[in-house]
Amino acid sequence: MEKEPNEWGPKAWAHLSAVRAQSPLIQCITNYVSMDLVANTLLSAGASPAMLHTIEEIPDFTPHVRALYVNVGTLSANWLPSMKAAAQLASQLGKPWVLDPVAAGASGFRLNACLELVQLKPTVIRGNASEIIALSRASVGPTKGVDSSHESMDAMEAARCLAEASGAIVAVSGAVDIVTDGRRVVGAHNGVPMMQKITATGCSVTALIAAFVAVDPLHAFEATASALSAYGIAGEMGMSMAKGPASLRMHMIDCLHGLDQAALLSRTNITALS
Ligand SMILES: Nc1ncnc2c1ncn2[C@@H]1O[C@H](COP(=O)(O)OP(=O)(O)OP(=O)(O)O)[C@@H](O)[C@H]1O
Ligand SMILES: Cc1ncsc1CCO
Ligand SMILES: [Mg+2]
Repeated sequence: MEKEPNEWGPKAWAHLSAVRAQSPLIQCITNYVSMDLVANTLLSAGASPAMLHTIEEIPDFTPHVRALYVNVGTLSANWLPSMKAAAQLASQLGKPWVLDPVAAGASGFRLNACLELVQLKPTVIRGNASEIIALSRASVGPTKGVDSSHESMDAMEAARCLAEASGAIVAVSGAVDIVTDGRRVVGAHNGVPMMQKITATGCSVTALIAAFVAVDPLHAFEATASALSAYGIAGEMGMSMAKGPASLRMHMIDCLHGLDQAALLSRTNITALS
């Protein structure tokens, strides 16, 4: 798609600069697979991650965070109460919180957990296409586990419906990252396909969304699109040095850390889809 100069590059730069300047504390209740990449992604962007998930600590700790990130990737019955308690407290305190509904359609337990979390008013929900379709239809279905069996564009209507029904900003990752508030829909066109070959890149971009929303909670739609673009650009720049997924993982962290204004202004590619 032809890239037009627009206001998105400066917006993305303003968000990344604010994260670097403020270093917002982000509480992450995330899956075992993703913990390392999520923490390193947040640190390389300038945010301050803390992987605290025990229910006993939530009343003391969650009130001090700038945003909460909840990811159900390795969900078990004893983690769900922590996720719900932290989400409920964040909502009560007016703090942004972001949900990653990993493999939402894989089982009834997982789907119900995600639906209960959605009831607690996440600011943003980011999933791959299959996850957003399962959540929007509230149905368990044939799924490839944590990977998507749909293209992001197939989930545009599901995303819009979920955003309308939940009041959250909904983002669908893929070749085109879709962001909607139920009315506006934009597509972020950065990134490279090899990002799918590194586990937890999706989890990490959701965490980055939490950091961007933390510094601009009143503009969660813009913060979400900006985070997806910045991460995609880090992937593009990293790809020029990578030999495969393992080195891309390393170069992406370096490129996010070094991302400058010129690169964001020239590469950010967000277009209206509605
Ligand atoms: N075909 C593609 N082209 C460009 N970028 C892509 C493509 N597919 C995914 N991405 C990017 O890769 C990142 C991860 O997206 P993906 O849809 O794979 O998440 P996910 O399935 O939730 O991953 P995980 O569960 O492993 O964390 C996003 O930043 C997305 O923009
Ligand atoms: C592979 C995997 N399994 C559960 S969570 C996770 C990380 C990517 O979502
Ligand atoms: Mg995922």
